[in-house]
Amino acid sequence: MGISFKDVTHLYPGVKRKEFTLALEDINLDINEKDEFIAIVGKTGSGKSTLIQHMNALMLPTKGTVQIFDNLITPKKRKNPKLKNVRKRVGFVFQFPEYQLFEETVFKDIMFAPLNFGMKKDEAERRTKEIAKELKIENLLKKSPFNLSGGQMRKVAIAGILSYDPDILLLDEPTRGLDPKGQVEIMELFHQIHKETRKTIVLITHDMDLVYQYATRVVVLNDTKITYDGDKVELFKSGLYKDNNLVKPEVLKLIDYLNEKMHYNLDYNTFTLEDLISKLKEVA
Ligand SMILES: Nc1ncnc2c1ncn2[C@@H]1O[C@H](COP(=O)(O)OP(=O)(O)OP(=O)(O)O)[C@@H](O)[C@H]1O
Repeated sequence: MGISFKDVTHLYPGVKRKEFTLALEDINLDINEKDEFIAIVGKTGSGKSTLIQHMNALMLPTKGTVQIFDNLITPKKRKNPKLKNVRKRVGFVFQFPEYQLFEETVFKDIMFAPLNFGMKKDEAERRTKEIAKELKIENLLKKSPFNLSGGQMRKVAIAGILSYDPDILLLDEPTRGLDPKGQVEIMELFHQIHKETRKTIVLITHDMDLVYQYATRVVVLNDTKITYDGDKVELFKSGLYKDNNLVKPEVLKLIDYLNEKMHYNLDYNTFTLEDLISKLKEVA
């Protein structure tokens, strides 16, 4: 097992004493070390970011425990293991990448984590150049990370995580701030990493088309609780997606349209793109 939540509750302290916001309640969730591409979805404020931050111990549970590989994270700070080990194995790309950039050049920023985790300088430099090439940000390496656009910052933050090759990747809305081409490039990169290395990826997104295209499993949060954990097709086949304020992916809407208006019998589980194109040609 990679990450395992047992009865996790999270409360944020309020402005006044004894005032709290309940963000997660009695969460039980198991994530395998390999082969999962999990989308975490749900309406604004449902607890997604709080949940994902427990996956590399950026937050401690108020109640319950989170097992992250060999490390048991508990509510008691002093009982927790050295977190460097957790952070090395579980990489996190934040929703606001500017928070994770701090060096004077992009090159140094990408190299920071591998050096911090004990990689030799030559190897860290080689890796930095390789990742920069893959993400098409070689032209930014000499720049300050603070003089970049939002989308460029996001790519640099992603490079800073890929540079030390963690076992599990956590991504909080990774395509936010990127132009459409950049969004496709980033998602294809994660898809390729997932296929080639079998690394588990956990992605928070509001984009159901991305969920449909890439996820192997969907976890839905609604008002602090997990209301669905399973197959994406089943989620959109059932009415559950509506109960959780989600919308259908565009491709499934198209299938609904063809089935309803044209009396076709396309199935969410078995249709192929060729089927869809040939039916659309008939309609045209
Ligand atoms: N630092 C904080 N202090 C107090 N309350 C917080 C804090 N961060 C989040 N919350 C509250 O905890 C709840 C869950 O927030 P969280 O950010 O996890 O939701 P989310 O599903 O990620 O939302 P979004 O889709 O808008 O990013 C919300 O009620 C939010 O107001």
